[in-house]
Amino acid sequence: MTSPLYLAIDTPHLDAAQTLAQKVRHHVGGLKLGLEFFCANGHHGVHEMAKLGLPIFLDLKLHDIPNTVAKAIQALRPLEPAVLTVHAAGGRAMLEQAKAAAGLNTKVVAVTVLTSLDTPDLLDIGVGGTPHDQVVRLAALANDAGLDGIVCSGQEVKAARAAWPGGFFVVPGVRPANGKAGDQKRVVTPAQALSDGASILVVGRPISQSQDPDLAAREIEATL
Ligand SMILES: O=c1ccn([C@@H]2O[C@H](COP(=O)(O)O)[C@@H](O)[C@H]2O)c(=O)[nH]1
Repeated sequence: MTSPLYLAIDTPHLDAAQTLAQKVRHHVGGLKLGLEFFCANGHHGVHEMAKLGLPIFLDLKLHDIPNTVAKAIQALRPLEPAVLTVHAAGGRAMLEQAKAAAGLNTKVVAVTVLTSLDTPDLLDIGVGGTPHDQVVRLAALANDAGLDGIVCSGQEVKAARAAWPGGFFVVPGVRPANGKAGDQKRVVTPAQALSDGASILVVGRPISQSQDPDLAAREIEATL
């Protein structure tokens, strides 16, 4: 069975990204390439990482007017990512056009509330209520707009899955028990996120910053 664990590769260095991915490739189901990697390495870097034979998740969190996002996604189509992110806060028209612009084999998922934010952070940006309320609201919008799923924390995935049983739920901000949260504010363990309905789990630093990334990935895999 394919592992639900996706490794977040957050480095601007292609050689470091390749070395890390090589070490853990048998214990992860895919590679998530983020802004840091993409800004430094572009399409060439993605092609190089795809040579490892794992699905590529392009986490660019696109957020702009509908036309600009659609054109950006058209420009990304040759990369054939398995998963691509946009921000749900871009609104219905942007989400609809994002999905329409993507290739048929690309799941377009909407970031709801970043896992680094809590209730006071939301208030700072003019959003009243809890992250849970906002995730449920934006998940309904993403579903309505025809997206494949959402990105949310493990604290909301159960409610989101209940409201959208066929959705694809990406859960970052997962930490092994006693793992360092770092800048993540809404964390759960990988096993909890999976049993609550996550489709895939995104893990970065607990693996990439470990002395032995392969062992760290295997230990997480063993808890699932
Ligand atoms: O809400 C979100 C959306 C995306 N991310 C990304 O996931 C990884 C998490 O890395 P860790 O080192 O395991 O914290 C990172 O690439 C983020 O950009 C997220 O954390 N939260």
